[in-house]
Amino acid sequence: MFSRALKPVVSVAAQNGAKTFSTTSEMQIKVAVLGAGGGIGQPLSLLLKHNPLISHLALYDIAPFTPGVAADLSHIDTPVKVTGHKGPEQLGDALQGSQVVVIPAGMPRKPGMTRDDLFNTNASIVRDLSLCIASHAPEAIVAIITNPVNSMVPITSEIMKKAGVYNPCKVLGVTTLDIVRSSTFVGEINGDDPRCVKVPVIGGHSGITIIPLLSQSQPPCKLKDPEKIDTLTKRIQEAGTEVVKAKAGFGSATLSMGYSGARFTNAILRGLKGEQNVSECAFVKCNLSEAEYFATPITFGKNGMEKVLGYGKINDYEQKILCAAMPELLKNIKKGVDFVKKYDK
Ligand SMILES: NC(=O)C1=CN([C@@H]2O[C@H](COP(=O)(O)OP(=O)(O)OC[C@H]3O[C@@H](n4cnc5c(N)ncnc54)[C@H](O)[C@@H]3O)[C@@H](O)[C@H]2O)C=CC1
Ligand SMILES: O=C([O-])CC(=O)C(=O)O
Repeated sequence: MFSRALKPVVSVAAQNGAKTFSTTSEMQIKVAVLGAGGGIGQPLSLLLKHNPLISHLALYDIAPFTPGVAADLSHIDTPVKVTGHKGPEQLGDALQGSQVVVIPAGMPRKPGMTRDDLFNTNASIVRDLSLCIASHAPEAIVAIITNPVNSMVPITSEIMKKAGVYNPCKVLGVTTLDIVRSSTFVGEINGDDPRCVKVPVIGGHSGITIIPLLSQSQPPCKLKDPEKIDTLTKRIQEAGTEVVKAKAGFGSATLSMGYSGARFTNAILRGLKGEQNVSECAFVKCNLSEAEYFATPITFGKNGMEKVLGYGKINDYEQKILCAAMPELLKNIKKGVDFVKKYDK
């Protein structure tokens, strides 16, 4: 086994400004990826294998080839230990001792589907995984990628409440891809390096509930014409559909989501390690709006979400699209909550 001292790695952590440690870091962090064999799970796990803040990566999937994915990744020369776990009987082992659980398990869209069309299949997957998290890793920070995120976060939260282990700071919906896309598109328009562009995206993660705050772009977005701003806003809202159409029946965004999931996980890990002022947007429980859950900039700490930063001043256009999104967001959230209530009966 290589020692950490001998093997510094270029990582997502480094790319995003985290301190990288070239010596063994004191805190051992186990991360479990549930759905690790899938289109997102595999590139996400590849990137996490390069994260110096992780000591153990547990890959879980119902797919029988999961131990093979783990064996493959384990040959990469970084110090992260990789284990593979397949089938429900091995889920407990994957979760045991995990401080962070990332969930990309579930069905992706095909052309013509909305994210809400995935609800029936993915709700029971996320419910069952959450039940197992509640019993085997009740203290873990859970990052949910599975769609529809607007409904899956309420499902996990309700399951955790029933199990008596709910901590709202530890159930986080991953919306990072909306921010990544916004930075990319604004960077292209401005002629700026997209890695230096920051655009908060609030609301939720589906269609009109995705609200990019272009007025808060840093550096400012060069578009000033309201029609062009509207076109760009709609492109960001429909960017997932753009990929679904382009993949023509072979799934949705996987590589950009793998990147985004690794970046989000890295923010959680940096918070866990005690770094200050680490922030990303996430779909979380908060009271910024009439919706119980809302995507907003947050900071991370030792317990997951540390602070809800909120979204500050928004312009009239953004206020209008936010109002238009609320009924859909409320409906998505209620659907998740009701699903768990119905399952109880
Ligand atoms: N939050 C976001 O921004 C994004 C979310 N997504 C969502 O992520 C999810 C996964 O997408 P892909 O990886 O492309 O799909 P995929 O079909 O390639 O992979 C899904 C994996 O989940 C596994 N799986 C199914 N049931 C499971 C269970 N009960 N336990 C463990 N694993 C299970 C499958 O075996 C498969 O390996 C979809 O719901 C998709 O809509 C996709 C892109 C962006
Ligand atoms: O569009 C989809 O179904 C997958 C997704 O959430 C995204 O790419 O933003």
